[in-house]
Amino acid sequence: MKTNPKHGFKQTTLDFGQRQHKRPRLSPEQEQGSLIEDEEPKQPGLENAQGKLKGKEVAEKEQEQEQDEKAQEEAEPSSTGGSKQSPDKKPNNGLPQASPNSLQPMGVLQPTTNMSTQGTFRVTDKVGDLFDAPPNTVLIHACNCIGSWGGGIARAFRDRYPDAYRIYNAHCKRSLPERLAGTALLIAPRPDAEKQHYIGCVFTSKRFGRARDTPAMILQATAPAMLDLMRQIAAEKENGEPIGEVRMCRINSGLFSVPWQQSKRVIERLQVDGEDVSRDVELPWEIVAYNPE
Ligand SMILES: Nc1ncnc2c1ncn2[C@@H]1O[C@H](COP(=O)(O)OP(=O)(O)OC[C@H]2O[C@H](OP(=O)(O)O)[C@H](O)[C@@H]2O)[C@@H](O)[C@H]1O
Repeated sequence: MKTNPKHGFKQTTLDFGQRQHKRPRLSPEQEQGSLIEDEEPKQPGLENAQGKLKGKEVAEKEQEQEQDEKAQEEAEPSSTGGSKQSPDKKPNNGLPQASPNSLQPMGVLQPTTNMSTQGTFRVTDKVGDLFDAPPNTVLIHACNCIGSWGGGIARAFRDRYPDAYRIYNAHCKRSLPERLAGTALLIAPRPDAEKQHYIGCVFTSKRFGRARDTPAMILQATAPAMLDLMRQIAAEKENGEPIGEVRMCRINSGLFSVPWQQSKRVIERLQVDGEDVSRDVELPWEIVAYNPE
């Protein structure tokens, strides 16, 4: 698949198993931890976010925030607590390294704009089966960086899309978990596949099961991973891939044990600044999150 160097996607390819990607850059606000605003509500990023809201919206957001804080306390009594530091661990609790050509989430809430290159994402909850999506839909799910789709919805992905599983597995084997966390992998359907679904893997935890990352780390990785995926989607759309809708399951909310509302809010606070995405490409600003019940 061709790529478009002018937008910094030189290394991007949808060819099975060949994708390499750049690591998203984080803004200074993020590096101070503003992605996990629920944990530290007085951070500048959150104040900015609230500053963009007015009246009733502010009250609603504050109420949501209180609920989330409670949920987070319940789910994560020592969320900032010590996970092991790997030798090549970056500063910032393992956040990905800076890259000059990636989208920068700013932690600022703004209405979605008409410009295709700038705005925030809207996450809409629906009940239904994620796999019933029409052709050319991207189906997003959270992945560990070990190469296992062993449980939960990942197991269903493995059963339905065995070729995609092999690509995901090989991708993990080529890299260290510490490098993959906070990135994404977009896998195109085989031309002869029955369901022409793209699969968006967001690497939100380095490992799985009892060795999975803490909820705080998973949320922290979710932001750059989602942005990386959106950047890849934009690049591939520009290259002519017929990508349509973007749907996801309630990522992180099952085996990864992170309350859905927290992941949802992280995604809705991401902002694309427009510098790295072609103005010719309409990003999928609406993401529909499916839950089976
Ligand atoms: N057909 C369907 N349509 C729509 N939604 C569906 C569905 N079937 C289930 N759901 C929902 O999908 C959400 C996510 O719940 P999950 O537990 O799966 O994922 P997660 O993101 O918390 O965790 C990731 C780790 O789980 C895996 O398993 P292993 O670690 O390999 O064992 C991976 O490999 C990772 O490591 C929950 O809301 C489920 O109700």
